[in-house]
Parts: sequence; structure tokens; C-alpha cells
Amino acid sequence: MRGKIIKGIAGFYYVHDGISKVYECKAKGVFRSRKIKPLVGDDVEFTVLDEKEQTGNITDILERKNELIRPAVANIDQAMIVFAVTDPEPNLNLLDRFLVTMEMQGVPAVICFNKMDLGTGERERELRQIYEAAGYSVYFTSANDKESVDMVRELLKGKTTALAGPSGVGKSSLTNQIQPEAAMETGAISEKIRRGRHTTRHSELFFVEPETFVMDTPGFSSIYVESLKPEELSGYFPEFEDFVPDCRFLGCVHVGERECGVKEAVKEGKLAVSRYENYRLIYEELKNKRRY
Ligand SMILES: Nc1nc2c(ncn2[C@@H]2O[C@H](COP(=O)(O)OP(=O)(O)OP(=O)(O)O)[C@@H](O)[C@H]2O)c(=O)[nH]1
Ligand SMILES: [Zn+2]
Repeated sequence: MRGKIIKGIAGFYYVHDGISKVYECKAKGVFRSRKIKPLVGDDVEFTVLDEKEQTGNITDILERKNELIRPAVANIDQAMIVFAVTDPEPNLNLLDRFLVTMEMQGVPAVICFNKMDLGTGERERELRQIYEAAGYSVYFTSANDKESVDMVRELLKGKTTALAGPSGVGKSSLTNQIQPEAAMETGAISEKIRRGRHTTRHSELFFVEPETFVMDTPGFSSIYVESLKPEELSGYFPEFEDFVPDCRFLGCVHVGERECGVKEAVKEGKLAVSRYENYRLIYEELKNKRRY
């Protein structure tokens, strides 16, 4: 049988069959000699040992599309970064860090500003403008609005999506709306997983519908950014690229240099001030860190 690992705890892997069932599996397959450790997100071949107990054995791991480091998970198609329009106010520095983290790992990101119902319109226009200019798709949602929920469902369809964002922005509210009752996993194993859900900080995928999974990422921090060399940072602000050819100096980092295309573009309003400011803040941090 074919399935997807949705969770791993203490040597057990929980494999979703893509329809409705989850099997508690051990990994005893031949791939062990290849020294590959199964990851959440892996598509696997498995055999059922006991249908009633929902136990099985993973016999093969299919080729990975990608493999993230933080969190350690395979086959992520996209990240959906959720912030609130307000309550809490969006921390754009944190948002930009999340985006850098995704750029570093080659994962396409979409941005969702939730709690649209609390907004005034002005701020939303500004947010949309900043992030669309940076090349990201920007969506506005309200967890209790059917149209929003349908739009998010459409965005997730057929993909495995890592959901990231600070506490209290409405991630659970949105995903609860999207998981239809009928698609909920059934059986004893699912019960076991469900009970463990709030007590662990492991990555876990949730089944939405066939081919569609969402990963709630409790440990999805932006700390990963710290592994960057400061001079590499600007490469992860995609919208800067157009203006780099106007920099006078090769290897310009767009901070202290004269005749810098990026700084010029900020001055002329072609690049968002907040994106550039956050670039500088992260750059300084990376730089200071490397001094010690
Ligand atoms: N007005 C408004 N409130 C919302 C919306 N979505 C969520 N909320 C409220 O915001 C609060 C936080 O929502 P959660 O879904 O728990 O947020 P979360 O992002 O999952 O937070 P964590 O579980 O801490 O990561 C709750 O009181 C929700 O009822 C929305 O679209 N509009
Ligand atoms: Zn420059």
C-alpha cells in the first residue's frame, strides 16, 4: 500500500493511507541499509500487519521532492504564513524572517492576513502592496467567512502546506473550518494521535482531503536564519534583485555603500521601506553574531 507519514513518535511512524485510515508502522524496510531515516511528509510503501489493530510495516520510502531542515520534514509544497490584520498587530520583522527562512529552503510562500473583519481597509492595502511588490501572493481572510475559507481550501488543494505564524492570529480557527468532518481520520490509532496532539511539539501533518495535507508547525521558528552569512541575506529578498545591477560595487550589501541601487530604489519608493528596514536589522544581527 501507498501512504504518507503524518507523524513520528518513539520509533513509530503513523502512515495515512490517503483516504481515511492511519496505520501505526515500524520501519523495517530495505531502505534502512541506505541509512535513510523516515521523515514526516515521506510518501511510503507499507504493508498492513493487522487491519483491525491498524499496524503496519514501512517497506520503502519514495523519492523526496525536498527535505526541510527546520522543521525536519519532507515533501513540503508550499508554506502559508498567517498573520492577523490586527489583534495582534502584524510584526513585519517576524514575517520577513519567515519569508527568508522559506526562501533559504526553496519553499514557495503565500501570505495570509487573517481577521480581515477587524481591519479598516487602509492597512490592508498597504500590506498587500508591500508583499505583492516583493513577489508574494497575498490573501485576506476571516475564519468565520465562508468565502475566505473556500479560498484557503482552494489554495491548499492537492498540496502539502506548512502553516506558520505567531500565536493568536487564527491558524487553528482557519484549519478547523477546512477539515470537513467526513475527512477526519477514524479509528483507534487516530484517537491515540489526537490525544497526544497537544502534548507534543513534533511536526505533524493533518489530512484535509485526498492529496491534501497541512502541517501545523509549532517549532517553526525563524532561528534558521542565523545560519546565514550576512552577505547572502539580500539574495533572499527577491524584489531587491532588479536593483542590484545599479549598485556601483560588486558584492554590495546595500547598507553602508555609496551608489547603491537598492537604497536608491527605497528612496524613490520602488522598494518598500519596511522590507528594507527589516533587511538591515537582520543584516546587522547576522553581522554582530559573527563577531563573537
Ligand atoms: N475577529 C476575528 N477573530 C478571529 C479570526 N480568526 C480567529 N479569531 C480569534 O482569534 C483568537 C485566536 O485564534 P486561534 O485560531 O486560536 O489562533 P492560532 O493562530 O491558532 O493561535 P495558536 O493556537 O496560539 O497558535 C480566537 O479567539 C479566535 O476566535 C477572524 O478571522 N476574525
Ligand atoms: Zn547595493
